[in-house]
Parts: sequence; structure tokens; C-alpha cells
Amino acid sequence: MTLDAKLRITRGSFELDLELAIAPGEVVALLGPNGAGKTTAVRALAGLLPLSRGRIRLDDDVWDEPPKIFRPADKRPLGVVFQDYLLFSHLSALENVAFGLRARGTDRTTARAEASRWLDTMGLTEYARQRPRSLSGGQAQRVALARALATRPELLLLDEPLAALDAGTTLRVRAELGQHLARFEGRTLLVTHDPLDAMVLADRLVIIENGRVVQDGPPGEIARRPRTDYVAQLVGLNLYRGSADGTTVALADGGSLTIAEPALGPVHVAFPPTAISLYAERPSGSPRNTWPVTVSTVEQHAHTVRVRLDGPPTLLADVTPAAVADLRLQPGQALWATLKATEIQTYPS
Ligand SMILES: Nc1ncnc2c1ncn2[C@@H]1O[C@H](COP(=O)(O)OP(=O)(O)OP(=O)(O)O)[C@@H](O)[C@H]1O
Repeated sequence: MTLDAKLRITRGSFELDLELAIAPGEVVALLGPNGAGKTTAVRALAGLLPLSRGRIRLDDDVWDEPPKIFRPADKRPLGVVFQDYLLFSHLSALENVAFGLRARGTDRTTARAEASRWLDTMGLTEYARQRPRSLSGGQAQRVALARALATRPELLLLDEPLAALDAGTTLRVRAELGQHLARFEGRTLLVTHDPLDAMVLADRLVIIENGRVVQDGPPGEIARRPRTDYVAQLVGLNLYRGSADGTTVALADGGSLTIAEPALGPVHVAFPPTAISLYAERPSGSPRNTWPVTVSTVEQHAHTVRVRLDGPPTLLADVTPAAVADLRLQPGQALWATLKATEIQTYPS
């Protein structure tokens, strides 16, 4: 049963016109610049904002179809995690998770037992009696996720679920969230500003600008062929899977990189296109990541030039127009790329 949504909403001069289909087990990331309509879309799916036109349905179960049908939030099989988690401050972690089940009619004993099981799954057994105030950001995030998943929702809405965490915690919580989403059999819509969250967690990206879809597809495909400047900036991230052994990461698609902090086992490594320097000759005394590349394409963006380079590893580099002129960049040209180990983000996958 695929969630099938045609979201048409008019708010003043803004119009959202978004079609979304999410299959069971699929994680779709909704991305867009400020004001693109992400919050409007989430609120419509959540039953907090009625559609102006269109419809939301799960198979023949219709949630919203103006003017006749509108099912309020608490009557939809939903789990929701918002950026600030919205945990009840006067309830313990256990009571917070049990609350969603109680609200859907589960008796008290069963709700508490189920809640306790979910807290175990999230590695929060010892925090069950604590109030949200005494939990860390990462723990509160897991309680919110447990509360959302405990009701076995058909649709899980995650609105900027990692935005409130500090950088160090985000890496770990993102990896954990990925594991929970991989096990979740319902449909997930993840709203995020962070391209890394989207690329790592989602099976498919839907990118909206001004209330309209500008691109839709698997992360790798969108990264290879961004169609707007916004999308190019968004997915302009060099991201690889690999296996770490100390400070060396062997990349799944060939090549290897030296990282600053030792790691072990499966990892993702990422760095921005601005971290790459390009040279005509092999530089001496340069950073430890130096490898030969061949220019594939050269694209002009607003203030920089994006160069696609074949490796291994293949990569994107953003260089200044001056560098393009100095190097006389053109497709087919052989160059050397360098990258400082400290510019590479590494996290477990
Ligand atoms: N209550 C409202 N009345 C009229 N217009 C609104 C209302 N709420 C939002 N809008 C407009 O709808 C548009 C989309 O807003 P929305 O909050 O959905 O965007 P967003 O993609 O979530 O942005 P952000 O990333 O900044 O949260 C904006 O142009 C906004 O000004």
C-alpha cells in the first residue's frame, strides 16, 4: 500500500502543488530552501492543515479529500518526530512513549509494557524513569522516535529530527536513526535542510522550490545530474562508502583516502567540493591525499565553477573562475587533486 498524496494548498500568495508517493519501507527525504513549502507539506500530511484541493490516501483509506473528507491528526495512523521532539516535560521517558499508545486506546498495562520494550530497543532502558529535562539531546531524540514508532504507524514524519543536536552527537544519532529506519516497515518522510542527512538516510529525494517539485530521484542520480543551482549546491557533496583501517579508508568504488582520526570497519566519508585543490603537476610537500584525476565536465555556477573529475575516487571540485583560467580547464585534461585529511568527515555506516 503506497501512500499517495496530491497536496494542493493555497496560503496567501503561496501555492503548494506537490505529488508524493511513498512505498512501504521507503524513506523519502523532502528538501528545499526556506519557504519552499516543506512545513506546509508535513502539516498537511499530519492532519494539522487541511488541503485546499487534491487528496491524501493510503490505498482506499482516504485521509483528506476536500471538500468532503478530512480526518484529524489523531485519527491518522501517524508517527511524528519534530525538531524539538515535543516531549511532555512532566512525564517520564516511559510515560512519554506509553502516551501515544494510550491515546490510541491501548490499555495502561499493555502500553507500559510496549513502551518499555521500545525503550530497550533504543538502548534507553536505564533512562525509563527520567524526565525529558534530564536527558541529553540524543536521548530525547530516541525517546521521541520510540514514541512515534511504538504505535506502529503507517507513515512516519520526521521534521528536522537531527537539527537540535550538537555536531558530535549528530554523527552517532544519524547512524542509529538509519538503523531504525532500515527496520521500519511503514513509510517515512524525512524533512531536512541537511543534505548529508538526506543522502545517507533516504532512498529517494524530492526537492521542492516555490511549492513545486524541481527534482525527484535516488540520491546518487540527483548528485550526478543536478538540474537547478539550488540542487547543485545541495548535493554538491563528495560522499563515499568505504572500509576504515586506522587512518586509511579503502573506498567501495575504488581508490583510498587518508583520514585524520583513526576508525575501523564500514564508514561513510564526506567532504565538500571546496576542499579540493587542483594542480597541473603533481605538487610536492602537499597533503597526504594526492591523486591523479581527469576532468569530465566543467559547469559555471553563480560564483564558482564546478568541475567533475574521474578518479578513482571520482569527485566534484568547486574552483574559482581564476583557477579555471590558470589551469585552462577542459574535459579530458589530466590533473592532480589534493585534499587535507582534516577536511574529511568520517562516520560509521
Ligand atoms: N499561515 C500562513 N499564511 C500565509 N502564508 C503562509 C502561512 N504559513 C506559511 N506561509 C507561506 O507559505 C510558504 C511556505 O512556507 P513553509 O513554512 O511551508 O516553508 P518551509 O519550506 O517549511 O520553510 P522553512 O525551511 O523556512 O521552514 C512561505 O512562503 C510562507 O510565507
